[in-house]
Amino acid sequence: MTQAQPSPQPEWYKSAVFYELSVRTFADGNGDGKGDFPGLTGRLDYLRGLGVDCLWLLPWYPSPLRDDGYDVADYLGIHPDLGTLEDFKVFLREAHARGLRVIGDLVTNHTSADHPWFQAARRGPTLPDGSPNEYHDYYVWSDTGTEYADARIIFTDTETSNWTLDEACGRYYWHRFFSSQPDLNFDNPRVVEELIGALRFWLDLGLDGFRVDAVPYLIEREDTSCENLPETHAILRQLRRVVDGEYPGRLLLAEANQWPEEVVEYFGTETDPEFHMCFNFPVMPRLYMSLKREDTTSIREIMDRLPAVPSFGQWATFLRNHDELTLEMVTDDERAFMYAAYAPDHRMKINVGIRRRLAPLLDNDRRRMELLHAVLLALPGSPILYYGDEIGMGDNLTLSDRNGVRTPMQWNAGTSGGFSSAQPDQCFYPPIGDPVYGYGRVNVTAQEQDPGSLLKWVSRQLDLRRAHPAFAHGDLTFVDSDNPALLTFTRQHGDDTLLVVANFAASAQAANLDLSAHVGRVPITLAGGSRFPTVGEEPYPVLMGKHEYYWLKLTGVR
Ligand SMILES: OC[C@H]1O[C@H](O[C@H]2O[C@H](CO)[C@@H](O)[C@H](O)[C@H]2O)[C@H](O)[C@@H](O)[C@@H]1O
Ligand SMILES: [Ca+2]
Repeated sequence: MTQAQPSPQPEWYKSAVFYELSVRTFADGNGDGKGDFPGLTGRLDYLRGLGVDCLWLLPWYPSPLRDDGYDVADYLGIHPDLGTLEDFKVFLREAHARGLRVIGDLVTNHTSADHPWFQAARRGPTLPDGSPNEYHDYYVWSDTGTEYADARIIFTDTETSNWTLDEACGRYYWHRFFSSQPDLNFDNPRVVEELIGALRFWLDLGLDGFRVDAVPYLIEREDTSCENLPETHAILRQLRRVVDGEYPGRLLLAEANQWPEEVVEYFGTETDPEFHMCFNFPVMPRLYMSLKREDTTSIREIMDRLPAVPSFGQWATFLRNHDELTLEMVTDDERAFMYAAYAPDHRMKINVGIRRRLAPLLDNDRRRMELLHAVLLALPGSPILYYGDEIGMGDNLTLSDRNGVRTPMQWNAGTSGGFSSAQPDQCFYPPIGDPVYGYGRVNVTAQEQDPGSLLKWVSRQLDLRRAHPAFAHGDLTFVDSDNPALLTFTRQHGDDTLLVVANFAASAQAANLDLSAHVGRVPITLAGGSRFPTVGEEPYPVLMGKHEYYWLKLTGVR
């Protein structure tokens, strides 16, 4: 194998396509029914062939798994089911050898209640010998459990309060998520140092960065929502200074599920930076909403509402991830619409969102899957694909919490879909076996052999995206038209202008586009090179089939 080390460019993340996966459910190397690092290492050629640039691995740390690993019991270890630290090092070396970068998931806000810090903290502020218990102050405690009453509850289906009484300690501890995840006390500088120590540990091993989990919630203050506080930003800037000073070229990606005006603050400023990337949460539900409404106005409005970001900044865009399709960043009316449109079965709802995968959300409709991918890959931001969506995997509503969208990767039609040599009922989650989405029908091997498959289509789109840097770096300009079912925009980078036209309606649509800024230019399809009529002074007429899209290059004089 050629040694294709990742590109040395410091802003590599601006043109990267990311791929999110869980080691536990991707590939099992030792046949125990649980995915592991050796299994993942064995599938790196697939990921390289698909055409992604950076893997984002869900939490791999030792954990009691009460929140799929977001309940960390040791920041410096590997969960024994997933392999050893040596297995991790081999995996990272092999990924880098294939030109793939890897980021981890740093769960900053909280630990597992099983973490030794919390177990020590429960002994109270003072130890039996009268000395202070330094670990007590690693967490946020109260004698009454009444403080910070303005903070919302995030896991609304399971939690009734952000405080839980710890019987051993006789005090209440603060938790923004499950009660099994006590929040760390970021007013304690030792806690900040511990997290920075964890960051250094993995970056010293060569990791390319972190997605940083749940960053808005680090600090609590009375009479506030306890989200996005200035003191929280100050701590995050401290993390960034460590990365820039000691690990230039590594990435910090913020998971801040917030409105545009708040999320943009997580980039920091040119001179006092925070994150290189932030997820664009608000645009995601509007992609789905626009399909059902056959009206793309909300996409344009939310994109127009995104403030400018510092020169180093880049958005992260996505269609689905390991959580529910979150509906926190929509209005109450929009949320009601989304539930009615996409969650007809009550089991599909969880907390403030919908726990379904991409293909079932879109009725397994190939045209809609292509349309949303085509828009995702063309909008500003670095796209993040969720494992299995490239082959159209389904979900399992009988699994609890968000685990229905976390079933094993489907590699072939053999035992347990090629995920494991163990039988399906011995796997961590059972592989999907139903006739529509099951591994007998939906799997990598079958799609690799079919030039018309979704997998092959996704891979070709990634090739096209890579061949046209305007997708990664271009300025966005929406094109006016007389038909809101069409989302039309240009991406301009240097002399290159790309034109994207996407029909969100389930019927053929005609529209006239205002391309007056491009008179004299000839649109040419990126795939196939077909020439369209030259843009003239008059509105540019287009006819679009249902859920059809075009990726075009505007060539010729301006
Ligand atoms: O570690 C706790 C949780 O942190 C992330 O949560 C995010 O997802 C939530 C929905 O599941 C969302 O409501 C919240 O705003 C986010 O911070 C992580 O992605 C979760 O898997 C995890 O449970
Ligand atoms: Ca295993």
